Amino acid sequence: MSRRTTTSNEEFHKVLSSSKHIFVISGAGLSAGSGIPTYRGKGGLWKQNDVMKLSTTAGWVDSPSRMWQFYESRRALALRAQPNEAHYALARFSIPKIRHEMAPESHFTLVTQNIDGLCQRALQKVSNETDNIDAATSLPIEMHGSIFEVACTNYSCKHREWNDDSPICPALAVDDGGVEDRAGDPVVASRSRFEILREELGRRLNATNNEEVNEQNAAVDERLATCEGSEHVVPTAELPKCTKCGSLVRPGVVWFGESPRHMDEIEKEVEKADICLVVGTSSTVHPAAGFVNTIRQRGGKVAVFNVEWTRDWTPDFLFLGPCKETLPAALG
Ligand SMILES: CC(C)NC(=O)[C@H](Cc1c[nH]c2ccccc12)NC(=O)[C@H](CCCC/N=C(/NCCC(=O)O)S[C@H]1O[C@H](COP(=O)(O)OP(=O)(O)OC[C@H]2O[C@@H](n3cnc4c(N)ncnc43)[C@H](O)[C@@H]2O)[C@@H](O)[C@H]1O)NC(=O)OCc1ccccc1
Ligand SMILES: [Zn+2]
Repeated sequence: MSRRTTTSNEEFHKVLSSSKHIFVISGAGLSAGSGIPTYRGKGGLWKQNDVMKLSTTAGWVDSPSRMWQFYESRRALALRAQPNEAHYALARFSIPKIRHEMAPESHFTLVTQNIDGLCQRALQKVSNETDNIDAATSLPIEMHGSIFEVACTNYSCKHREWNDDSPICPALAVDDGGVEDRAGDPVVASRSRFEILREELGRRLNATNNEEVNEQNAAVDERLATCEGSEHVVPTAELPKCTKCGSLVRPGVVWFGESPRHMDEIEKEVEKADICLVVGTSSTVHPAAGFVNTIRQRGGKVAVFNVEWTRDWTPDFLFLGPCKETLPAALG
């Protein structure tokens, strides 16, 4: 029997009110309203950068400098960002006393693929504002780690700790003007190219004859070739170090090919869920993309919050639009 999709908040509230295990899987679209670029959307990170160079262990081995510049720019951006109304709606729903008004005796699990820490910051703020916070409040599960965690690369140490220093070390300090550029925007790497091109263009305009222009072209290409991919390389000695053993630390995030975090806990909740809220994710990265299928196959309801819906299956509820508008309405 094909599923009928509705966009009515009333019907959603009715289903939510009888739900016992509410599961949320969220992605970059949740933080889009806070100015954090998504990955695959317009101006998305992977649109402008080589994911294999910047989100794999091979990329790390190839250049810790490049990786740290990439993640430091994203740390600076995430620190400057504020949670939006979608984060706050989920944070309030994490508090049993608030949630049980709408979904009595319900259990709530919020899993995020985001590494920006905005779900936690929203929960912190809501808990400070309300004295409803209690031990049963469910904390967001960061299955792909956090950009504010650092992990020691020394296998006999493996120390992990929270670090939201900005800059994380002097060598990675970026002047404010450059933050936006560094936000994964390849401008950084191409700035040197740009300067060269501008200089060369100047000389080229002054060239008097073709022979001279050709000479210059050769010079330009030679210089461009040398600066191909010539990122600003920070010596490893100046990159962030472990506070325990002094070895190089890496961003505490999950790269492609690495195991996601908290999978045992997540899989237990997926097995119990009777409704799945899919918030601001393209559902392209696994195992995160598979949770909703497991819940659907077990007869669970599905509600999608996204600015678009391109999948070949129909959710029970589809709330199209910026989730900072649709989610508070649905959970409010
Ligand atoms: C590309 C893909 C095919 N590859 C994978 O999935 C791989 C390989 C793989 C594993 N299983 C498979 C099965 C099939 C095929 C491939 C695989 N997966 C892995 O390697 C994973 C590890 C993957 C983690 C990689 N790290 C990230 N991030 C951290 C780093 C960093 O961020 O730098 S992934 C990163 O990309 C993903 C991006 O997806 P979205 O968040 O959805 O963002 P996107 O831009 O794509 O979409 C945004 C959406 O929002 C919407 N939107 C935009 N604005 C708004 C708005 N305003 N409101 C609402 N919605 C909005 C848009 O319309 C859009 O739909 C997120 O997961 C994010 O965390 N590891 C693993 O599988 O280990 C084994 C294992 C498995 C199970 C148990 C144990 C071990
Ligand atoms: Zn260490």
